[in-house]
Amino acid sequence: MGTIIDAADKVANGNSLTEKKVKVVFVLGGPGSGKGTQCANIVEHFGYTHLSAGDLLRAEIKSGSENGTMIQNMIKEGKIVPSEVTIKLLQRAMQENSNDKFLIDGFPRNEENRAAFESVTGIGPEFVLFFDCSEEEMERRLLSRNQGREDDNIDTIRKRFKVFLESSLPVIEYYSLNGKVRKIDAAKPVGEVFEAVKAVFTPTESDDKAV
Ligand SMILES: Nc1ncnc2c1ncn2[C@@H]1O[C@H](COP(=O)(O)OP(=O)(O)O)[C@@H](O)[C@H]1O
Ligand SMILES: Nc1ccn([C@@H]2O[C@H](COP(=O)(O)OP(=O)(O)O)[C@@H](O)[C@H]2O)c(=O)n1
Ligand SMILES: [Mg+2]
Repeated sequence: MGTIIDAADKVANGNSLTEKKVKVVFVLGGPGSGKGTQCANIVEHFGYTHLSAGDLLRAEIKSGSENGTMIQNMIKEGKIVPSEVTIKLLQRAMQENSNDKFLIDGFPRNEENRAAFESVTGIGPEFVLFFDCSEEEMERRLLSRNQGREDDNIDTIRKRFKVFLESSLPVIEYYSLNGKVRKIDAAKPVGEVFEAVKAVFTPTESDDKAV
């Protein structure tokens, strides 16, 4: 890694990935809140590249990587994989893509994820999209997701909800204190949720004046 360039670039821009300036939006919310579904809509309308931390970890298992078994066991238990592993996958995906706007879905999921990403990449989010949904509704959705995921069973779902409350919500609270959180009512039908999402991504007149 070009650490000198990295460090100088971080100091100069405060928001960069090696020599490339990138814009990042974190997409957070409980399991089944609709992050992946809405990210697909955002990609189509606003030209972002979607990076799902969970999808990257599942691809890593499939690729037969040396970390595969560890990742698979952690996902089955609903636990959060060490940041080092997930950040490497996210960094590689951003470096390999020529786009400069990324939706990072399902990351950061705990304080360790958040702090490590900021210190390793020097990137802070433009804002954080938070999909707010009741556990009852998320459970219903996960049990009928039908993607053959090993973690979409009631035992693992309960563990994931506990991890979300204990480890992920504090990250959302952290960004909330910094005025970065855009909270969306995610219990509504997909189209209505996307209307609220669109409003967040559409620049307003006051934004234009601020520039
Ligand atoms: N607003 C919604 N209303 C009803 N079902 C939804 C909604 N958004 C997503 N779903 C469905 O719920 C399941 C979980 O959605 P997904 O986008 O995978 O959530 P996440 O990535 O947050 O776990 C999927 O089967 C999806 O089709
Ligand atoms: N930052 C992350 C994201 C996901 N994961 C793991 O991957 C699992 C599935 O994440 P996901 O984002 O695909 O799940 P959903 O919230 O989309 O249902 C999590 O329960 C964790 O075990 C992780 O360890 N660290
Ligand atoms: Mg998802």
